[in-house]
Amino acid sequence: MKGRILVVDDERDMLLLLERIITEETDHQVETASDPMVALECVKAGGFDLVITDLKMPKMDGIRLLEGIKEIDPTLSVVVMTAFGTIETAVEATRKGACDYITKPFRRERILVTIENVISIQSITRENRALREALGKQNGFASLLGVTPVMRDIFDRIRQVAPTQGTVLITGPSGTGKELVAKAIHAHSRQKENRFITINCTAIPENVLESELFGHVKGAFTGAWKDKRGLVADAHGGTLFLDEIGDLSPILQTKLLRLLQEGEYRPVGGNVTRKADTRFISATNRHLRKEIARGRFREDLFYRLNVIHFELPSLAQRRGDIPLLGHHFLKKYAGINNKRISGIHPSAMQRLMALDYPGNVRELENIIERGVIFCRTETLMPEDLFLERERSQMIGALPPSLGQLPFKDAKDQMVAIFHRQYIDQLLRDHGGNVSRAAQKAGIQRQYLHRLMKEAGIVTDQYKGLPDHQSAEPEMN
Ligand SMILES: Nc1ncnc2c1ncn2[C@@H]1O[C@H](COP(=O)(O)OP(=O)(O)OP(=O)(O)O)[C@@H](O)[C@H]1O
Repeated sequence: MKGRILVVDDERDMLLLLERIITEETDHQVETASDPMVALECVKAGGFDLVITDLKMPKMDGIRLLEGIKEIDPTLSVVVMTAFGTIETAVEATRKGACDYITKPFRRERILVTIENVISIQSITRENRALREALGKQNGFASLLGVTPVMRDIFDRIRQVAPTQGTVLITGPSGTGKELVAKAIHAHSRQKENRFITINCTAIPENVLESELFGHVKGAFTGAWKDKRGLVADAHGGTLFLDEIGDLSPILQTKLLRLLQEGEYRPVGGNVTRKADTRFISATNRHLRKEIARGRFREDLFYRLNVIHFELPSLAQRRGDIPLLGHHFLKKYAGINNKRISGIHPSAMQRLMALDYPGNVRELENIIERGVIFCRTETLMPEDLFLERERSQMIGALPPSLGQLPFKDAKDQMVAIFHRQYIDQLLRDHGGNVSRAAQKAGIQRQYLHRLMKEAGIVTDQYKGLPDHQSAEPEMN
């Protein structure tokens, strides 16, 4: 980013030297002032991204100038220069809002690195402010947020599609907000007063899923003591959201196809056909065309489901949403944990902007939640984020801030950390093979999937790692 810098020093040689360094080595624009009063006038006129000022000047010392600048524009970054041996004054300046200090004589590289850091942080901070303002103007999509063009396009399409009865298929990687989009469609639909019912096709075993969906009659199977309404009946007049549709078994795919084609279904064990009046929205992180090619998903069902298609991009493809989402989660978890944290430090934001996020928005949310828990100041700092994979640092040592929580909350936090670390190690050891990992851990595959989802872990993170236990192909 190209910035505009104001250099203030009563020594002309220093002004000339800094002006030359900045013009020769960077793309930034530079202006100089040898008089602090003139400098204040320049700041009032606006348009600067950074002020570099000496601390010792005859007409007004740098601290006073700094205070004056902050009164005019509290968001403007100021770097102070100080002679060797007067570090205390520099420290006082940082307390008063200077973002960095440089001791004279300085090395060319030192000043250049400082300038680049400050200007890029300044640009992120400004962007955040703009995003927060945009957030204030958000448009009835409750907690579904985004300001990038691709998300704006999704909001527009939700508004178009919601009032119709069209069946919707939402695809995209795990944690990108597919369920939130489904809820937003329902919330803007004509049937919004009626129920929105979610059914997770992976979490429920096949034999149970059928009766969950369609209901059953008394005596249909052992344990069916009385008639039971299914979720299709519960969602009458509303929306039925079929999550993880790509995992639906072949038998249920056929039954669901009938429901979509005929608008009819039959409860398990029953011989009376019922009419369905439900809007169907389904979602999957699988590539359904590939599943069709592999013979695992019915093509005719795919076309029935895919009347209106939403493809959600990964978070890495819309990094511009990270500041907005980061602040949203900060507010949410500061509230839940009863903490006063007002912002994310620009350097922490810079780190967040640079991550890959295989677990997408869910992963960002987890990072911020953890950060809020460990944060001990009013600003979320880079070290609160535990980005260097928290594993090694956390085992053995109880994070100090846990001691401030009630026992149950502290225990829940530790359990969540344990889950994340355990699953991470388990999947690492099995090259991301969920079936094998679950077998090794002695838990159900579905349960492992659920734990992974809660921890924001996706198998893609482990693709390419060797499965130490077996050479068999992935089964999940
Ligand atoms: N655009 C967004 N704005 C705000 N929060 C979001 C957004 N996208 C996702 N989230 C949050 O991220 C988490 C995951 O979202 P969601 O469950 O909708 O993703 P998903 O794509 O359905 O995931 P999966 O495929 O694993 O079921 C939720 O806590 C959700 O609130």
